[in-house]
Amino acid sequence: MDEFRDTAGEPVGADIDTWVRSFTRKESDSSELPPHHPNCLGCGPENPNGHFLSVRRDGDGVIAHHHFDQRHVGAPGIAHGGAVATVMDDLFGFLLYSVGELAVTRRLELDYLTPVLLDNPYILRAAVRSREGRKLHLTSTMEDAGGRSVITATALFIVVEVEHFLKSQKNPRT
Ligand SMILES: CCCCCCCC/C=C\CCCCCCCC(=O)SCCNC(=O)CCNC(=O)[C@H](O)C(C)(C)COP(=O)(O)OP(=O)(O)OC[C@H]1O[C@@H](n2cnc3c(N)ncnc32)[C@H](O)[C@@H]1OP(=O)(O)O
Repeated sequence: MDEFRDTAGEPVGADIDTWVRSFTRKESDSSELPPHHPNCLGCGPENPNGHFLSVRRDGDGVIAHHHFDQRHVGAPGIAHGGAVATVMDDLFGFLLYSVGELAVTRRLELDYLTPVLLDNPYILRAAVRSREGRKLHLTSTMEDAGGRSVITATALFIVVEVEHFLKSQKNPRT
């Protein structure tokens, strides 16, 4: 394999390769699904600025119980819309353990139906609505403890090969 380097000129190819190849299709059970990466902004347990999203299988989809905190504030007492989008995007990323293939977000669309309040418990669910070739059409909801829908989201994920991530390392941002 070619040796890939990051923006600091350090070789990263082997790390990225190991990371991508660590993903395997997870069989259906209710156990917690593994984070995408220890430092993932959505679910990484080692990212102090992240959301620590914890996700389980739920039938054909996934489910998470989550609350936003002061780090995610937009207007006082209300979660920033971008923070909410981060969490919904990351939740979609957990469906890939069922799909069994690597994919990335091409389009993400949210309807903010009511404000998402800080320190309030929410239930998040996501599922694959349909697949056409490489296109995965995904859908999700966030409900409050009373079962009211506060967010609905849809996404288009595109299935990619391992090389997608390797190429990204080969062409660092300028
Ligand atoms: C065993 C496996 C288990 C897996 C387990 C977990 C795996 C975890 C994997 C990864 C961890 C990530 C952690 C998750 C976090 C949340 C997800 C993220 O944050 S992802 C980062 C943000 N997203 C990007 O960085 C993408 C940037 N975009 C791209 O790289 C390209 O645009 C890409 C690869 C998405 C597509 O590029 P093209 O050149 O390959 O494909 P083209 O031809 O442009 O589009 C493909 C098809 O989609 C349609 N399409 C494109 N946009 C569309 C749209 N808006 N609406 C409808 N169709 C659209 C097109 O018409 C085309 O369709 P036609 O093949 O011709 O039928």
